[in-house]
Amino acid sequence: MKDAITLHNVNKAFNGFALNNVSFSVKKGFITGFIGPNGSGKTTTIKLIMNIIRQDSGTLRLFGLDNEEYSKEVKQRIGFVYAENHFYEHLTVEKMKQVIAPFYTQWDDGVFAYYMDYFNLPWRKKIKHLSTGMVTKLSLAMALSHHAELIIMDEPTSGLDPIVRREILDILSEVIQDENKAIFFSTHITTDLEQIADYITFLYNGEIIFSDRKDMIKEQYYIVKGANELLDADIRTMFIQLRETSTGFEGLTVEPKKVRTMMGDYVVMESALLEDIMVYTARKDQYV
Ligand SMILES: Nc1ncnc2c1ncn2[C@@H]1O[C@H](COP(=O)(O)OP(=O)(O)OP(=O)(O)O)[C@@H](O)[C@H]1O
Repeated sequence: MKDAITLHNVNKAFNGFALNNVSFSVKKGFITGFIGPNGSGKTTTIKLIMNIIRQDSGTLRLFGLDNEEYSKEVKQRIGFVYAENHFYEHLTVEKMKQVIAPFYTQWDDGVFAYYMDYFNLPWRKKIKHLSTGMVTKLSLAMALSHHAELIIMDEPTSGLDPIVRREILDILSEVIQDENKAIFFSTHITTDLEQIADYITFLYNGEIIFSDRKDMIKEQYYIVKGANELLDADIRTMFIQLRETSTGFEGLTVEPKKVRTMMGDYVVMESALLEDIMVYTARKDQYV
């Protein structure tokens, strides 16, 4: 079983929002980035995976096991990192560890001490006196201390300075060297994913736009820039979305070869950033 997470045609409706036939998988041995604009359903998807809420229909498996039927067993194998503080504020870090450790059969005090040291975290400080970065690091240290095979993180790097963010990304890159582990990581900071993700899952308006290897996406999505005069009706059909200004156009295409054949050296083409893909996809919807 190579998949840590498998969703197949998962649906979940709230009043005014729905996840619609969501299918994707998260592979062992890789970091999968989970992106999408605000309100696209990322947290809802993560809550479904964590069995905090239930899907209306569809199947959701963790390590090949049904997430409802084997809920207890799979929770032992997952390390969950939240953006916000979910610890008891009045406890010290040490006391908090003593509360959490017994929940996990594979808890390892040695590993926890290693990460406390690595992240330079204070054992005796109360949780309420920790900075945002310290709370995130503590949350990650806890997640890594019970030999979790799957690390799930909901916007872990939001609100962190570049130095702490880099520390967290470095640890994730180190953790994923173990090819039995998987990391699934939602974020708005797409530059973090440009650096460390192997796979990208893009959710938009409750639907999966793509879930693929980052290098495949990079080969497929291109930003094209050129003069407005080049745009005629045929050329326009090759773009997902175009932005035209008095100085020229910029557009997103998934047909880079065709664009090159038809427009030759009159245009500049570069592999799209994840942010470009998100922004252009959202813009397209605004204009239809
Ligand atoms: N319990 C709920 N009841 C009703 N609507 C909900 C509930 N939970 C989430 N929603 C709605 O579902 C939609 C998706 O929310 P969700 O938090 O999953 O998005 P997100 O992609 O994580 O957004 P963000 O990037 O802003 O965190 C939103 O419109 C939200 O208001």
